[in-house]
Amino acid sequence: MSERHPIISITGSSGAGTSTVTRTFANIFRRENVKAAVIEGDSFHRYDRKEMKARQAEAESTGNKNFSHFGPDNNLFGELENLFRTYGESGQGQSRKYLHNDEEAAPHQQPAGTFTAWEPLPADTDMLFYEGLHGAVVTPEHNIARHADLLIGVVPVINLEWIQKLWRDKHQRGYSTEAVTDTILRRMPDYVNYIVPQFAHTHVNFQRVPMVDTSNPFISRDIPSADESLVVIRFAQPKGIDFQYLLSMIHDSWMSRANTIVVPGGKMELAMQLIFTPFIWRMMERKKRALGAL
Ligand SMILES: Nc1ncnc2c1ncn2[C@@H]1O[C@H](COP(=O)(O)OP(=O)(O)OP(=O)(O)O)[C@@H](O)[C@H]1O
Ligand SMILES: O=C(CO)[C@H](O)[C@H](O)COP(=O)(O)O
Repeated sequence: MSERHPIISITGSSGAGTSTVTRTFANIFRRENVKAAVIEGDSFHRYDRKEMKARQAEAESTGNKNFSHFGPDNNLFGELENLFRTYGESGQGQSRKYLHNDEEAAPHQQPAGTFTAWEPLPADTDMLFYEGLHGAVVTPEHNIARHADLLIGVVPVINLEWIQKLWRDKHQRGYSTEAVTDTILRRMPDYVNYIVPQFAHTHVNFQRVPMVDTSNPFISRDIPSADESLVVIRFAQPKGIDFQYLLSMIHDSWMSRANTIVVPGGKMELAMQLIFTPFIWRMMERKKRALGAL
């Protein structure tokens, strides 16, 4: 936690929609004139695609069928925690990119499935913005969650998460249904042990719930649309949240619990703007005060 160098961390499983939520935040940052250093969580995987495949084959040959991108062995939790810590202290740190496909890789003249070199973050950023798998991880060795000022979980119900992952991996990353299904199965223990527990540390969770039948995600052709879904937004600490304002601004929203508001799927971006813009104002005010500029 840092008044001078705040950190926002968006965490969610593969296909949950963290990259999509990042686009909403990019709009808020542009409107509010905030310069954020954006970190893609996949850049903290330990191995590139080739080495990951080789190690997975080796693990399988010794009976380990759950070698995955979700757990501590194949990610650099120490380096990620270190980035959050050093950014909070000094506004500095190192980042890189994981190039998922040819389109992402082309500008870097590298093959897909590789990392770019580590580079210092841009100078003079207002805040760090992380989106990825592990933004609120707490293990006996590492506590990434404690460094973030605002932790947001993006968690569609699991059938929808799988439909989104299948759609994205097939259409944008060139994988077959069978390959994505194998990955989902292989990751399940790490999903339960390292992805899910994070949503008890997050300050706000966004859970998209489809209103159409998604009982077999593996044969689903399309992602349920905004009109076909609702979003459950749960605040860990509802004190200070102006629910009356949110209810009046978001048409057809309602409270399902004292700390939970439900909004139509198409209003998710609006809800994020209304909820997080004041957070960002407060972060910027605290930052200016801490730097002696107010
Ligand atoms: N609110 C939404 N409504 C409809 N489709 C969505 C929504 N959020 C995400 N999707 C779709 O789900 C797929 C996965 O989303 P996205 O790429 O944002 O996931 P991600 O969490 O960033 O995954 P990864 O971490 O693996 O990159 C995309 O095809 C995206 O368009
Ligand atoms: O978990 C993921 C994203 O959050 C991806 O599956 C991971 O980044 C690896 O991608 P690939 O297997 O296509 O190299």
